[in-house]
Amino acid sequence: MKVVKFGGSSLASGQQVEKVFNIVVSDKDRKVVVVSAPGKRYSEDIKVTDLLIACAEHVVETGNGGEFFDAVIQRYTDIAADLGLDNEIIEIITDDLLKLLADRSKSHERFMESIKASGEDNNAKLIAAYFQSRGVEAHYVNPKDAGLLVSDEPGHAQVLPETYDHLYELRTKPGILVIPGFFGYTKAGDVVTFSRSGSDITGSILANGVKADVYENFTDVDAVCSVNPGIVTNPKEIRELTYREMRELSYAGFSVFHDEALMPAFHAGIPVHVRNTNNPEAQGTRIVSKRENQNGPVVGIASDKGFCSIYVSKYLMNREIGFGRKLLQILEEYELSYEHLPSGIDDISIILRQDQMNLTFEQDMLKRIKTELEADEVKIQHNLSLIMVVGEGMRCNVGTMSRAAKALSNIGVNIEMINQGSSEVSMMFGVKESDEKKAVQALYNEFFASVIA
Ligand SMILES: Nc1ncnc2c1ncn2[C@@H]1O[C@H](COP(=O)(O)OP(=O)(O)O)[C@@H](O)[C@H]1O
Ligand SMILES: N[C@@H](CC(=O)OP(=O)(O)O)C(=O)O
Repeated sequence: MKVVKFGGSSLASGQQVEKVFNIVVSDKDRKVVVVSAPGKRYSEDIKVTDLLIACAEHVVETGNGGEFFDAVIQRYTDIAADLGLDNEIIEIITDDLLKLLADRSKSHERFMESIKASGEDNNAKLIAAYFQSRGVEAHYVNPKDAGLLVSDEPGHAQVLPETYDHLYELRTKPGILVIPGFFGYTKAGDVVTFSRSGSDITGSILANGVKADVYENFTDVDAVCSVNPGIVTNPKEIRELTYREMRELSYAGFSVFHDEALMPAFHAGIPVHVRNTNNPEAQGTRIVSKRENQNGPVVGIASDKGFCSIYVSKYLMNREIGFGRKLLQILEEYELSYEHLPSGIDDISIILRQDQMNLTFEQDMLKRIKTELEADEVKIQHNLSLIMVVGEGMRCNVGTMSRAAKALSNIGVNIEMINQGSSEVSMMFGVKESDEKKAVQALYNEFFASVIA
């Protein structure tokens, strides 16, 4: 049995949905189909999820969804018309959205969650209706009926362990099951979404639950590339990656697959196959526990902006019991999570996502660190990019770090910080945001120029 997930780009128009239909029916093992909300048809287009967020905010401000409501309904109407569906499905979707927008009985957060989730929910209804119209037995399955339970963390839901046993029951249901991605239900019955792009997570949870042979993740590129194709033209495609490599790369900016989506598939040992809806013949990329081919130490280079670093130094820090705990305690009081913690004998840097910080508490927090920890120096650096050079092969190759550092120094990029994870699967370089692109290009040339030549 296969679980197949189609992203927003694969469902953006009737023409795309038709491709999805052909892919699903071409293999009888494709039983569980997870769908996103309609995505962008062209680069300046707006995803239905973003239209829904704007619509909900408009309702809060003015009492009606205005142009955003119309735009959402128009997207579904266009898709249905392209597919030759009658108006019944559009009436179902319109009624559902109007009902959700009128229900202000719960908190603002709950209201936003239910509107956001409706994008996938209504798309799943539409796609099931289309499959039926083509004479194929297909059923829309709501995550509540499937037993997909999640924690009550709006916008950051985590799956609850009992979910997997519930989902196993889906194996015995007849026909193709079309399930909306991106959200689940709390035990109390409230809708809670995963983080953005979280339909990948739903697909992985379902693959684990039904014990699928493979989780196929259909998107709009032929494969995961060794570097973001937006930074390097025609980068090398990756045929096989380990779960650990993909986790590091997606964490650090490979938006093609959500970084939280690997764990459920990994725990059940289910391979993930990233494929192209627009070119299903392409080989795609397989994500597996162990990979055979070891073409050099590095498999991919990812980068992401929007980080800051808090640098703290104190003479004899290494001898002070509890220093790290007290420092992290202060961060916890400001509800900050950190990404990396490179340290030396007398100093430590804390790398955080900048969007959690706030100018009003930033100075206050730095002062507290200085006085409460009696630090010699505390400073913050904003607008950093992290570049992750990833590959299982690094463990058995000498000199990867020096090659990377030399490639950066050759183009005059200053390395603000370096961190090598203990797993030796990745090396992290912190650079100024303004240097990110050229640094990635230089690293790509260093590690891949000979491979692609
Ligand atoms: N290393 C990479 N390899 C392939 N695609 C990448 C990479 N990094 C970023 N991307 C981008 O990810 C996009 C696919 O992800 P996304 O837009 O979330 O797809 P979907 O609509 O299927 O959910 C690609 O179009 C590509 O621009
Ligand atoms: N529609 C949701 C969830 C999702 O997974 O979308 P996509 O497959 O288009 O990345 C979002 O935009 O966040």
